[in-house]
Amino acid sequence: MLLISPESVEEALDCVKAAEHLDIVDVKKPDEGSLGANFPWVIREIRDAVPAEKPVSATVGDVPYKPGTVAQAALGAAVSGATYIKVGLYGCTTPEQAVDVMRGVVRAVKDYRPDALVVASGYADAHRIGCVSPLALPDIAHRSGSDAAMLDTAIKDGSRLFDHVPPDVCAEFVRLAHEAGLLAALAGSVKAADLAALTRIGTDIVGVRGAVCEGGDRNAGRIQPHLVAAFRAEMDRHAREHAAAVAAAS
Ligand SMILES: O=C[C@H](O)COP(=O)(O)O
Repeated sequence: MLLISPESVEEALDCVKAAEHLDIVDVKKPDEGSLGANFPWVIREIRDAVPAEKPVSATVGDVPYKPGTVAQAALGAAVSGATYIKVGLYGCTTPEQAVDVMRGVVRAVKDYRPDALVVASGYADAHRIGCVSPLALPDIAHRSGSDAAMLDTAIKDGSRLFDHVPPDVCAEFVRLAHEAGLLAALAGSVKAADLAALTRIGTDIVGVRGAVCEGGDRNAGRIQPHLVAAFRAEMDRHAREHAAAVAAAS
């Protein structure tokens, strides 16, 4: 699945123009961090603008180790219409802290909306910010009752997912997530050139912003529908080639 992250209602409308090429519209506020949370009314407006069959995701923020605060924020995202609730475990330094936070989120969200999906997100560049390590995420997601484990990059300085977590380690991340019955989501300045590896390792959700913005610039550029379409075409091409290679080998 392709997840695209607009930062405003205007950009979400650009996503709507490319709706056939994407699977999830992910609301965030990049100027508040990699998984910065947007206002409830922005989530609501985007939910209203996006075709009903396309799920809307919302990030709850690069959160501190404050389980009550985060659970309440997650409920806010769900009440605002998001059905994928993403939490960036920025302030959690141990898996136990992360499980604590995610358990609160799972309860808050699922008591309100049992079919919503909760995404526990860590950071590929965790070593730069001192939070839980990437390969701990599948177990954190599993133990907390979350639905998906995700990695993004915390510091958007041009370094990419594979600069911090090479493809073979991402493959292990996906394997651990699948073994636990979770979706595996990967992001972090992902470019079309990364899609072959992401497809090969069985990534369920690829999250992008910069790659589909004007000039590849996630901050100054705006999401371009034709870039979303082109990115999707590349994803589909790799999926076809991978399926053919698997069939040929069996
Ligand atoms: O969830 C996906 C992120 O928005 C990825 O953004 P990025 O591709 O600019 O790193």
